[in-house]
Formats: sequence, structure tokens, C-alpha cells
Amino acid sequence: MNRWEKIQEIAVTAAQMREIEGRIFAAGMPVAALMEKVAILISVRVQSLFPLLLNPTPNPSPLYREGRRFAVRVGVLVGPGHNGGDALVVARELHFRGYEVKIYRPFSKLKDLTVQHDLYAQSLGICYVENIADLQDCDLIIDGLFGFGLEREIKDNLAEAINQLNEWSKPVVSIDLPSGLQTDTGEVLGTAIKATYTLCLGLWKLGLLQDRALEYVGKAELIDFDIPLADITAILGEAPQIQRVTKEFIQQHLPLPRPAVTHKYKQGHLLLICGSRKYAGGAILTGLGARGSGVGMLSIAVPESLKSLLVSHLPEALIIGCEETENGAIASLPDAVNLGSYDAIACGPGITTEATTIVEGVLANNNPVILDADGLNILAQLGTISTLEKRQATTVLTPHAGEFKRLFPEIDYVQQNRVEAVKKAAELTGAIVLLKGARTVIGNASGKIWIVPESTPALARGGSGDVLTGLIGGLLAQGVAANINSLVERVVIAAWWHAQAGILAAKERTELGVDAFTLTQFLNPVLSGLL
Ligand SMILES: NC(=O)C1=CN([C@@H]2O[C@H](COP(=O)(O)OP(=O)(O)OC[C@H]3O[C@@H](n4cnc5c(N)ncnc54)[C@H](O)[C@@H]3O)[C@@H](O)[C@H]2O)[C@@H](O)CC1
Ligand SMILES: [K+]
Repeated sequence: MNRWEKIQEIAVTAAQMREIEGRIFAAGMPVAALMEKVAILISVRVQSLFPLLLNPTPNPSPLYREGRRFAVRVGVLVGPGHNGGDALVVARELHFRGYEVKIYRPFSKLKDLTVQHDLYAQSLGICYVENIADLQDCDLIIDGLFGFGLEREIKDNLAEAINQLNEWSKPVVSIDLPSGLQTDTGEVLGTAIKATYTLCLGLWKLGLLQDRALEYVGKAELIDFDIPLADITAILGEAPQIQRVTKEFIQQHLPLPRPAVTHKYKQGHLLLICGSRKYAGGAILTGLGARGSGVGMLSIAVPESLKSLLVSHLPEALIIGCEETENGAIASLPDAVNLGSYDAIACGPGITTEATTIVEGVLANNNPVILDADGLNILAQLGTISTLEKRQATTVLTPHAGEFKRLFPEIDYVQQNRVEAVKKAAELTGAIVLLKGARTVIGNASGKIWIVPESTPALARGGSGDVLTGLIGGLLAQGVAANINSLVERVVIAAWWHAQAGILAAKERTELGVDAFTLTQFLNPVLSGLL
């Protein structure tokens, strides 16, 4: 793995970033030199994103046709700390490159280095404005108000200025993170800049990966400024506790290539328990998700009345018809079904909350189990922690925020800090917990967290979770059959793969075109593209 790939896997808190930068400074790197270096990199990136339109012409240049934006007038927001220092260096560079720069610095007390850059910018004759409204004619705004040093709410005049600026809907490039976001939790402290681009410096800040930050972050990019890997490792350890899931990680952990000599049972046998008369389609989608995983053998237990429907959609699967309740839920599994004979069991989509004894039976068994949807609601009724305490084998829980709250009423901050919530849930239960969202978070009992950094709102659609359950189940079964030690990577792969299939499908069919069945058709193309 090269340096770029390695740093893409890391997410840090403000405290960790401070410790890492502290080591660099202690080793002799002058603070001013680092700021200069970083800010030059930012300024170069800004120039490529918003090239200077030197010669406005009725015939747009070829660059214009590539969809690049041009900027002439740039408003730079300068805060009191080193984020403001960065912004002042960027302002100076853009000024020298020929941009018309205006600086808005609503603070009188600045950090020393920032003072120096401020004095120099003034000496160059760069225009300073008193009011945010003076920036309304700008083509582009650079936001250097606060970075990871923001520690309290933004209030009063500054908050008003930010709100006013957000209303203009101008392109905004935020330095490090949109000013106003808490670095670790992504919480809005008072108010926050709505960025078009966020140029995150050095290492990804955790807050940028939290769902509630996303509407402020825009398109996020990492600006690498050569932090020595030794300094990163010294603070974060060899394997970071919070890992962004990257393509390289997936390539390393996929169950590929298959052994040259194998047979279907060696490639995992998954049992799905799903569906009811009311929710028949969920069973099909779960089955199609499992199919996409490449699992060796797939058995699907459904209410007897759904059997022929399932056979027609999944001819390769072994469909097990089960006795039904009056309402058409699974009442019991046939005696011939030996739960212990499967490599993994996925249980829940569409089973309704009538299937309590089924879920109890599955959990009493000693194989890896994935619970989703009604499987989770039943677990919540049984008592999540007390029920899971008794289990030795791997359990995977895949809640969305609502299900999470029902499962873990003691964890009341799931909306505020999804990463901490998952960490706590995994610690309390020993389970692998996957919290669905715009940035799906996965954690296990060791305290390690994985975040899927890209997804699409196209996936916010009924049935897409069923596909994920099947996909996780299939990958887990293959992992068990191959005797791999750690199964959490399989869950991580499934979450990433599912998101990428959504992204690919949305690219071809728009965000409105990704129904759950269509999603299953894009699972394999993601892999082909990856390899
Ligand atoms: N970490 C690194 O290695 C580097 C960091 N740099 C920059 O330095 C930034 C961090 O700099 P700082 O630690 O100076 O922090 P910031 O620039 O984020 O701001 C901290 C300052 O804002 C004040 N402040 C905090 N909350 C406030 C509020 N609500 N209202 C008014 N004032 C408030 C603080 O008292 C302090 O003076 C990074 O985000 C990045 O832009 C780069 O210059 C160079 C490399
Ligand atoms: K900023």
C-alpha cells in the first residue's frame, strides 16, 4: 500500500491531530514553514478548481466545456487562529496570481503567526472589508474562520454573517473543515459554513465522516502535506482505531481468488430466514443480495405459501417451506432443518414480530448470525444485552437509527455521535454492530470502528437493506467456510460493496432509478470494475 492509500484509511480526532502536529514541530519543523507549505497546496488546488478567467470571451475555452468554474473575485474569511493564517497565505497567493481578493477578518485578536500574515497582506494593499455583505459580489469564498481549534459556539455578529453568506449559495471552499463544525462529532456549534468543497488538511477529520456534518461538507478532498508515517503511527498505532474503508482494503479482504479446487459447501452455506405473506418481496431481495455475494450454497426458509415464488426468482437456492401462523408469518422451522449445519444464518427481513421463537432458536444456536429488520425488533423485545450475553458465536446487528434506539435505549446519543454510539453498542453486546446511514459505521467489541466514506441517497429506499443483509450473510458464510479468524472484515466489505453498487447504479440511472432489485443487478459490476 502506498502512502496515499495508507493515509486515506485514517480518520483522526482534533486531539490526535494536535498530538501528531506536536511531534512534527518538536522534531524541528517550523510552524510557519508548515503553514506556508500547507497553504500553498491549498492555493494550488483552489486555482485548479476555480481557474482565473483572464479573457472573458463569447467562445468559452475548452476548459470551460469540461465544466470547470472560473473565478476572478475571491472573498477570504479569516479567523483568529492558524486556520485564519492558512487563509491569509491563500489570499496572498491568489492576489499574486491575479485574482481580485477581498479579506473579511472579523477579529482583532489574532494568534502571532496569523498577525504576521495579516500585516503582510495589508502591506500588499489587499482589500479588507468591514461587512460580510461586501463579499456578495465575489465569485468564490474561501473559508478560513476556524479549523480544528473551534471549541465553543459561534454567536452574535459572526453567526449572523455566516448565515447571511450561506443564503447566497456561492461556491465556498472551506479550509480543513467547514467553520462551525465540531472536528470529532460533526456537530454544528451555533452555526456553520455550508461548503461546496472542503479541503481537509493532512488527515481526515472524524467529524467530516459523521452523517450530520454532510450537508455542510460538500465535496471533501484530502490535501496531503507529508506528515511522516512514523508520527502518525506513534499516535494512532499500526492499525488506526477508526478506519475509513477504501478500495484497497476491500481488494485485500475479498474472498478472491477462490481456491482452484473447491466445491459448493466449501464456499459457504448460508441460511436465510425471511419473509411472510405480508412481506414477500423482502425475501426475494435478501436472496438476491446473497446471490450477489457468490456464496456456495444458499438455503432460504420462508412461509410455505411463498415457496413457489422464491423458487421462480432464485432457482439455484434451496427453498424451505415453513409452517405458517394465521397471518402468514413463519411459525416454526421444519424438524429436518439443522441450524447447526449452516456456516451462517441471516434472519429478519419481512418475518414480522410474530416470529419470536424463530429468532430465539437462531440465537440459541452456535453459528454466526445476522439479525436485521424484524429480527432486531424481536431482539429488542427480548432484551438486547441480556439475550446476546449468552451467545458465544458471532452476532451481526444491522440497525438503522430507529432500530438502534429500540435495541439500545441506554445509548441516547445515536443521532449526535454515531461513531461513539456504535462503539458503545459493540462493547455492551460483543456483537458486530453496523449502523446504517449516509456514512455507515461498523464496530466490534475490540473498540475498532470502520466508516464507509462514500454512499448515495439513492439507497434511501425500501428493500435496499434486505439486499445488504443477504450480501453480509453470503460473505460471512464464505468466511466461516474458509476458517478465517475475523469476520468483521466481511461485514465491512458488504457495506462498502452495497454503497458502491448504489453509486454505480445512480450514475447510470439517476438517484431516482435505484430500486432494490436494480441495486442487486449492480453488485457484480462493482466487483468487475474493482478487479
Ligand atoms: N495540524 C496541522 O498540522 C496544521 C494545521 N494548520 C491549520 O491550523 C488549524 C488549527 O489552528 P488553531 O489551533 O489555531 O485553531 P483554529 O484556527 O481552528 O481556531 C482557534 C482559534 O479560534 C478561537 N475560537 C475557538 N472557538 C471560537 C468561537 N466559537 N468564537 C470565536 N473564537 C473562537 C480560539 O480561541 C483560537 O484562537 C487547522 O485547522 C489548520 O487549518 C495548518 O496551518 C498547518 C498544519
Ligand atoms: K475552515
